[in-house]
Amino acid sequence: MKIGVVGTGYVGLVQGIILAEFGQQVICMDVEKDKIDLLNKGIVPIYEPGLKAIMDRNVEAGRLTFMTDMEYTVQNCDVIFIAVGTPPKEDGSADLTYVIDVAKNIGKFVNSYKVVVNKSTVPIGTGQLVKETIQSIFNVRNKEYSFDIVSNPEFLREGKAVSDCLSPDRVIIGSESERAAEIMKQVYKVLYQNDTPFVFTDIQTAEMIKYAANSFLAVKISFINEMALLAEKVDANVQKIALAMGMDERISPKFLQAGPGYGGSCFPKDTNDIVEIAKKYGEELKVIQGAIDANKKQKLRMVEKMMKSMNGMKGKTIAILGLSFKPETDDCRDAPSIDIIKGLCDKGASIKAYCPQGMKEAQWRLAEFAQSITYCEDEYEAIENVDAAVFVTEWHQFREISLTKMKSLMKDHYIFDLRNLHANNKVVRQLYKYYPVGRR
Ligand SMILES: NC(=O)C1=CN([C@@H]2O[C@H](COP(=O)(O)OP(=O)(O)OC[C@H]3O[C@@H](n4cnc5c(N)ncnc54)[C@H](O)[C@@H]3O)[C@@H](O)[C@H]2O)C=CC1
Ligand SMILES: O=C(O)[C@H]1O[C@H](OP(=O)(O)OP(=O)(O)OC[C@H]2O[C@@H](n3ccc(=O)[nH]c3=O)[C@H](O)[C@@H]2O)[C@H](O)[C@@H](O)[C@@H]1O
Repeated sequence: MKIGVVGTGYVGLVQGIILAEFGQQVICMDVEKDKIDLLNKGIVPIYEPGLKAIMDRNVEAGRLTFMTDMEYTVQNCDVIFIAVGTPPKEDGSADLTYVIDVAKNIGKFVNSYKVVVNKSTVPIGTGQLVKETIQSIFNVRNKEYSFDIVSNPEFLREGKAVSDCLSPDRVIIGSESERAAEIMKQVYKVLYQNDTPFVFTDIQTAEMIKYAANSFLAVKISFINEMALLAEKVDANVQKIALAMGMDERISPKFLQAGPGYGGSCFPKDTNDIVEIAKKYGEELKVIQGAIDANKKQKLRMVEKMMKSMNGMKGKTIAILGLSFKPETDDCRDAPSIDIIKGLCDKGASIKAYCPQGMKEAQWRLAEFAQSITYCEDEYEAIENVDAAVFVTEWHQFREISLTKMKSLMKDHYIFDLRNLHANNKVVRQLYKYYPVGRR
């Protein structure tokens, strides 16, 4: 079976490579020529641990190719995955322009039966919209081909995308057609034949599962962040609270780490989008809206806390350690670091920033503040002569930082540890004016 994956971003590229690793013939297609050129030179355009080695061996084995040719991809593949971006519009709803473009191209080039699989996160009803779009192009072409639509949402986490795709918690297949569902079992044969749970359902339910899962995780994070807020006021310890809560199997300890608020390309986008979807049906999703509001406040609260503890920001220099929205990725989409830096600059601070992978992307996202930000080679250069150091992302190397060396390099000695990396270290409290999240 030949599989085409349209869109080679964080999702399409990883899925395409892993499907090749599962033994399928895969074409990864993208409109961005620069990206495809890099891939054809053996360069992975994103930072995702473990991906390159798997890519190399599948290219070598002749199972994986990269191209910009949509016509070739459609005509030579039996199954076509749509894995393009669905970024948020101004009103918070998902922009389906790229998905519809791909659907139009599929309609334009189809020459035999195809299974069109939607992997992008899309509003409920998009499967139907993709079907109608392809059909409308057939009408223009005055041709008719049979095809089926499948919704197969993706649950990978950036930074852990390889292992998440190699052994997912579950695979969701939403389809109206037995034939397409059988083909999807072949696509994921390796997973279907091991113990991976498969959920077969209709297209709308599959589409909604993705939003429900992401929203639930976002709610969990906002919940613990509110507990952190209260814990600070009553002098309790949010980490112990999360630990003890998580011992109840019904709650689980996962996604109970208090921090600067959730970021990334999906939780903020998908929570806003599901709220907008519900509004179209006259419904208000109060729990999810609450999580969104709490998350916005959480990011602002970080800046307020620094302002209050340091008596304002005018003339102060702050080291920001970690720019990507989480460790092990270069992705800075909706990263808390961006809002925090903007907030600090607005209050008059100068920034020294360092991130193991997120520097390049953060620089263009923060272009309007370029004059107030110095980008540094490493964490020690970033903290030299600063008034405060802020741990924004929990990169492993920041856990290992020498606190004594830090002390000698900094001008004043505030640490805002937004990930509680050093919260259990007694030395940090002796050496610094130390502010963790959700505990004294
Ligand atoms: N990033 C993540 O961790 C996850 C993302 N998702 C969802 O997957 C989808 C893709 O997300 P990412 O991979 O992060 O996006 P991305 O922005 O990294 O990649 C999208 C790719 O699609 C390409 N593209 C756009 N229009 C195209 C067209 N007409 N033909 C061919 N290629 C085209 C772009 O050039 C880009 O390379 C989104 O709906 C997202 O919500 C789902 C699970 C995880
Ligand atoms: O739809 C998506 O794109 C993906 O979104 C998330 O994955 P991702 O955004 O890569 O990263 P997460 O590890 O979920 O973290 C998201 C944000 O929540 C924050 N977070 C996470 C966990 C936690 O306990 N506390 C917390 O603040 C992280 O710092 C980060 O800003 C989901 O975990 C994936 O299942 C999903 O496929």
